[in-house]
Parts: sequence; C-alpha cells; structure tokens
Amino acid sequence: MKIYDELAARGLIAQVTNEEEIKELINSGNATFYIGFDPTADSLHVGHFMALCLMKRLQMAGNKPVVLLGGGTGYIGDPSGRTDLRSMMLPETIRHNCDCFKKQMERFIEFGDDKAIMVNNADWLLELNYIDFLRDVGACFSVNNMLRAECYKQRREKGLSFLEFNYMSMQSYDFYYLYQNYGCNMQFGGDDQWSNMLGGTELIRRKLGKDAYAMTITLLMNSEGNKMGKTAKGAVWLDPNKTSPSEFFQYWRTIGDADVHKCMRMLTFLPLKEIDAMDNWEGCQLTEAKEILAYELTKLVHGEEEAYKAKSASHQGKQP
Ligand SMILES: N[C@@H](Cc1ccc(O)cc1)C(=O)O
Repeated sequence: MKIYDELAARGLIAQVTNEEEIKELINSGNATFYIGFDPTADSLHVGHFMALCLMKRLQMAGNKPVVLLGGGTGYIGDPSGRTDLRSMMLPETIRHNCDCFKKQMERFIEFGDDKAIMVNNADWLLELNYIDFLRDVGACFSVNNMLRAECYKQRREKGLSFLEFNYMSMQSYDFYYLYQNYGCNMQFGGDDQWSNMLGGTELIRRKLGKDAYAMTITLLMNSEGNKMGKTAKGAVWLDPNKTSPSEFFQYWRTIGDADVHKCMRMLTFLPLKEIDAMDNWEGCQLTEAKEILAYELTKLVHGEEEAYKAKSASHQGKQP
C-alpha cells in the first residue's frame, strides 16, 4: 500500500489542498515537507507525538522532513482553536523549551542532511523589519479573509489581540521562507492549523506564482468528543520526569473501549492487517488490545525496556 492510502486507511487525513498532487508527491517520495512546533512547554505531549509519527511515516516513504521549532512564533503564541488568552512567554523560557523539544525529537526522527533537518524560525523572524515586512508580506493578506478564518472563530468572544492576529502572517512567512530556502513544498499540521497553512500556500502563490500544498491530520478525539492525551492531572507528557513511563502506559491501557482501534490505527506502526484482525475483539481480548496499544506506544516513546517494565508492573497491579 502506498503511503497516501496508508495515511487515509489509518484515519489520519483531515483536509488536503490538492488531493491528486499530494498523493503523487508523497507516494513518489518527492516531498520536502515541514511541521512547526511552538515551544509552549518544556516537553512534547501526545499531540506532538502524533505529528512526529506522521513525519516518520513520510520519511520512511522517502520524503524529507523539516522540523521547525517555533523559537520566533513562540514570541506571539498561536490563537488558533483556543478560547483562552495565552500569557506571553519570556525569551529565556522560549529558548529553554526549544532545547527540550530538540532533545526529545532527536529520539524520533533521524536527522542528517539528506534525511531530515531541523530549523528554528527565530533565525529569520526575529530579524524582520516591521515596515519591510508589512510592505512585502502584509500587503498580500486580506484582513477581511483573515477575520473569516476558522481558527479565530472561537476567539471572537474573548477578543483577539493585534499581537495574536499577526500569528497567521508569521506562519505563512515561514512556509514561504522554507519554500525558497529549502525547497519545502508541503506543510502538515493538526486540523486546527488549516487557516494558517492556507495563508502560506496563498503567500507562495502570490509572491512566487508557485504551488505548494497543505494537509492536516485528524485531531485525536475520544468517543466522548474530547481531545485525547489529557488526564485530570493535565497533559500526558513524553518527558519521563513529567509523566513516568508507567503512567504513560496506564493512560493507554485504560482508555475507553470505543477508542482502542482508532488509537492503534492512528498512533502505532503495527501493520493495518494486524490491527484489522483485532477489530472484533471483545471482553478480555479487548483488554489485551489495550495492553498491546499501551506497550507499542510506551516502546516508541520510552524504549522497549521501559515498556516491558511498565507492562510487568501493570500485571502485578502496581499502578502509578
Ligand atoms: N502554529 C503551530 C506551530 C507552527 C509554528 C510555525 C510554523 O511555521 C508552523 C507551525 C501550532 O501552534 O501548533
């Protein structure tokens, strides 16, 4: 099965700008694509993990990932899909969080000139000149369209600051910059990023007369319609000091029955055939499926040894 069909079969594709072109591009291994990560905390979480797995799948199909750390966009904060106002992050916090992300990402993606690269948008955004930027990029954006963008809808009630309103133009500029400097022709992201990503493809089209593509991945929701990867205590982190491997294991080991197969498809690298074979498992077999899911994910994030330990502890009823 080619990569595009595999992504579709795993339920990962939410929206695409041009289905045929994207299919051709990623199936032939000719895409240089990027995903941006804003350094909002000192550890990655489950949502980031999904994005990194997507990068890995595409890399395995011959495409080249560009991981973008938002050391510049972190100064603004993305209002997309959020109802709360974000507090401004201090420069030293941004830098520290970028370092933490970098270390964790190196465990998932193999970097090296031909394989994958990591960039930080602080390197080009922080040195932009306001007037130059407005003339060069600002002139390409329609405020009317921006106000209609899906990502700002939820912010209408609480208000959107001018600072945050500029976020879209920054992310768009990143895509334009990566297109020119790294031949990056695709951007991926969570579905809440759609408007920001279209901003980029539009900017590239207007300034360079070239096509670039965007695809969003389905946000991981549970059967009750809530974002997954959160517990009463907060996010499920990838840093073992914030969420221990055993807590991480238990999170997946105890998810709702209706969510097991979806998570297997979307998050693990188990072959689809194997997952399909578990489709009608019930009762204690379903419990076994949850354990397989928990083991696979703990192995990906914390390594085989920790996964094994977490599984044994779970069997002995030693829960975190
Ligand atoms: N806006 C993205 C992060 C991002 C930052 C810069 C980009 O160029 C792309 C994506 C998010 O909040 O998840």
